[in-house]
Amino acid sequence: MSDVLELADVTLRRGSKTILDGVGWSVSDGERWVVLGPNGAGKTTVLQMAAGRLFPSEGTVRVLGDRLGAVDTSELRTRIGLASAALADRIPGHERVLDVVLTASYGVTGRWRESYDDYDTSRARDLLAAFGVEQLTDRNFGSLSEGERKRVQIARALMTDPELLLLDEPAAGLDLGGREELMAALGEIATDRRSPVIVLVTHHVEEIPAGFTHGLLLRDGRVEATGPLEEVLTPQHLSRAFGLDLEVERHRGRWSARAAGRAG
Ligand SMILES: Nc1ncnc2c1ncn2[C@@H]1O[C@H](COP(=O)(O)OP(=O)(O)OP(=O)(O)O)[C@@H](O)[C@H]1O
Repeated sequence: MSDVLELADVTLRRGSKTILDGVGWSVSDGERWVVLGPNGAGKTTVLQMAAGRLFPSEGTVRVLGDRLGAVDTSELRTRIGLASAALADRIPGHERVLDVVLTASYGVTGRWRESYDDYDTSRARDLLAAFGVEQLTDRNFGSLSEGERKRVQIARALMTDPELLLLDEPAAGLDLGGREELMAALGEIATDRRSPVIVLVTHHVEEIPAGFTHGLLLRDGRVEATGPLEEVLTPQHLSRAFGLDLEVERHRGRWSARAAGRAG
């Protein structure tokens, strides 16, 4: 059995809609996963389950050894770092960047009366520096660019030294330079053996940082392919998942895909 994440025959229904349909997925220690698929495939839903924030209608989900439904998820969530647009929306615009990172220790998104020691503060500063945004420490979160916010969110997700790091579309909304800088920073984390297990959601194979090892490809709430990246990111699997004929290339650890047989 996998020690980090295990979804066994997971189905999720909302009203008459089946959002996930018989999903099986295992993640083991040391792996770096990308969850890929077209709009509406169920990527964010799977990530929310991995975060212990959504429960299946059928099947079982185990996160860090605990079965959802049989465990206090508030304790479980402290062992998981999550960066997502939904979480970012809950961060008050006037919150100081340093506090955005610090408050992860208490699992809250606005500073109130919690107390932090020097270790917490210096860890938060180090994480901001690791993502190249230490100069923003005293700025308001609401005044940052999209790229700056993304980096602050990932620093926040790492604040509690999580065993599992979940990133929902970290490169969405970034310009080319911002994307490449983020890819480099994530690539460094991914290749560092001390890093937690990472699961990253994206629509684009170009947004898979170097060092990622495995892929879960979803289509219409079902698993199209799962396993080592080179077995999952084949033209056949990607073409089926995205519903068009695709060519796939890998160059110096990074992937790209485009419609097959087109000029350019
Ligand atoms: N509470 C809900 N009730 C009904 N349908 C829902 C609910 N939550 C999600 N869905 C639907 O489930 C499907 C999967 O949603 P999800 O956000 O997981 O997809 P995704 O792969 O992350 O999509 P995107 O790439 O567009 O972000 C979508 O069709 C979405 O509209």
